Amino acid sequence: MSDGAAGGHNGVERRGVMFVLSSPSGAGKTTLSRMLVKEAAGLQMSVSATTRPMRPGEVEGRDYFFVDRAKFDQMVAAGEFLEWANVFDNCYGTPRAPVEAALASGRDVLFDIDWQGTQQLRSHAPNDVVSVFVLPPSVQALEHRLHTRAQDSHDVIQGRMKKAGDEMSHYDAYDYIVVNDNVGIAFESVKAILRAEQLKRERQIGIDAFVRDMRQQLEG
Ligand SMILES: Nc1nc2c(ncn2[C@@H]2O[C@H](COP(=O)(O)OP(=O)(O)O)[C@@H](O)[C@H]2O)c(=O)[nH]1
Ligand SMILES: Nc1ncnc2c1ncn2[C@@H]1O[C@H](COP(=O)(O)OP(=O)(O)O)[C@@H](O)[C@H]1O
Repeated sequence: MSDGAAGGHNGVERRGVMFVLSSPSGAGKTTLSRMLVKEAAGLQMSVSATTRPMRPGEVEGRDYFFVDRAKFDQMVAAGEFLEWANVFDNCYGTPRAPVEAALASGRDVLFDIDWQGTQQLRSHAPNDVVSVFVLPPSVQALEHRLHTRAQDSHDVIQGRMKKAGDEMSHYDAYDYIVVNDNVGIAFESVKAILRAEQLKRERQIGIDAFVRDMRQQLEG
């Protein structure tokens, strides 16, 4: 989707998008994020650090960097996080260095973070953050998905269901809302949002020079 490592569109230099997907647990943001990273060239996933235990099937460094609380606190103290928050009694944080490197080289970055993290990112970089809130089609579907994912115990799932309402109440701070009923349709929607945001005039920082050059050719 993004056209090359420089993040350009038809050769026009572009400013990277900080693309945030949030949702109540089980609504499908991990699924949509993976699909997006596979398809959108030049989009890099931000891998968070967390103190929560690893789930079956998760991979260190791909899904999260799994750290203990002492290490997490040390990273906070050293200013290594762009943002961090406490979610479901565990700490989650976005490592700063990979995000800054990706944006500096014209790549887009995808964040799977909660509403607190989204707020913090937006306050640091209001012009670069584009946020999408993913909703389940119903409470029944949400519960069913948490069970079929089969990665959490019954108690953990009940806890996540209880907190889903709170998480959902923050939908109104997001730029876009996608209801994830049919996953293919939801994916098309998320992809369309990213593409449109990449093409925003103010993100195409090379567009002035591009047009100036053509005008000179036309006039000369
Ligand atoms: N603020 C913040 N939230 C995060 C970060 N990483 C993950 N989260 C959020 O923490 C919540 C719990 O994530 P997780 O334990 O993986 O469960 P999931 O929601 O079922 O995928 C989700 O809302 C994530 O979006 C982070 O680095 N910062
Ligand atoms: N549109 C959908 N229809 C049915 N199942 C889905 C859909 N989207 C995701 N799922 C499934 O629901 C479960 C939770 O999705 P996941 O992406 O892990 O959610 P989240 O990251 O928001 O917690 C997974 O088993 C996933 O395969």
